[in-house]
Amino acid sequence: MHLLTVSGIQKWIGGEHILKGISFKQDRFQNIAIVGESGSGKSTLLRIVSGFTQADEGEVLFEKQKVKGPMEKLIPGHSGIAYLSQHYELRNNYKMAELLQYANKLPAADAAALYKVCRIDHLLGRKNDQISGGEQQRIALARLLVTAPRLLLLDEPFSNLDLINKNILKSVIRELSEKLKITCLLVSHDPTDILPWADQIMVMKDGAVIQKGSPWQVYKHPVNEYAAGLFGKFNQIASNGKTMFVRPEDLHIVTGTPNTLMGKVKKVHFLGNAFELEVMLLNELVTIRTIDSSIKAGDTVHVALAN
Ligand SMILES: Nc1ncnc2c1ncn2[C@@H]1O[C@H](COP(=O)(O)OP(=O)(O)OP(=O)(O)O)[C@@H](O)[C@H]1O
Repeated sequence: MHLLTVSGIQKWIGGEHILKGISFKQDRFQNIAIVGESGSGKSTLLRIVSGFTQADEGEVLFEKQKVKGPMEKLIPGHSGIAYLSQHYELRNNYKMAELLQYANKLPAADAAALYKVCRIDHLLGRKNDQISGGEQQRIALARLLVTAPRLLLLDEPFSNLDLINKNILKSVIRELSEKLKITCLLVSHDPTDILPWADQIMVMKDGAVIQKGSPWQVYKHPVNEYAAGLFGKFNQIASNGKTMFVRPEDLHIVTGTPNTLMGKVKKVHFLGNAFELEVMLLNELVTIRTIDSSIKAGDTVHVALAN
């Protein structure tokens, strides 16, 4: 049985067709990530799944039951689904422990375990103005999780976080399914946030899902230039009348083996853990990633396509 079944969702806002027939299914503990450019409809879709926005057509089933929208229900939302928006707010002048206790539906031991998973147990005695932005976000998350949801919808959870808080939140999200048995559906802009995490990625453009697949599929075999660009740099290489999207790390600098092309290195950029080369190859500038620190601008190199 699928945890979530979304069928034929359509949404118009102010005469604009915002969602154009979105359908997908999510199993329990399956990590699904939604990516897409700004304005492609990701947040609207999450809000419809959560029951906070009314779909014009289509249906959301959660644990086989229809998720009702605000026009069908007095108090919007679904008790089994938690939605952490980009714009969460914590009430002022309360200690964090009070905020959490107020929402809590869990036995004390489970709540304590959850505070540990969310890395907030040391913040419980503090007030709003005594915690950082990243900590506030984890409190807001814990406040949703103490209501014992089975599905958590996260809208751009990493967007305003520095690297340290981002890594903490990534660990928290990983532990949600393992330790707390909560399934996550996540919207993000950043490929590095979702490629290692997701079981399935849905790529959205202009209110439609244009590609669904494993992280490997969408990264290595994007359906078009737009999908390729969402996951970082790529080269377009024509081969047998078809356009291939080739990632910089899939072009290799080799020495003297057959089936290689000769190119001239134009620029070398240091990335920290690798170098990115701009190489003129068959009158096209291509990007190649390498760990070889000896290659310099002006060098002639042999390039092969990884199998
Ligand atoms: N309440 C609203 N009133 C008018 N237009 C809206 C409203 N909500 C969304 N839209 C429009 O619907 C489209 C989709 O918005 P949505 O926020 O779902 O996109 P998104 O992919 O989540 O974008 P972002 O990544 O920037 O958050 C946008 O063009 C937006 O301007």
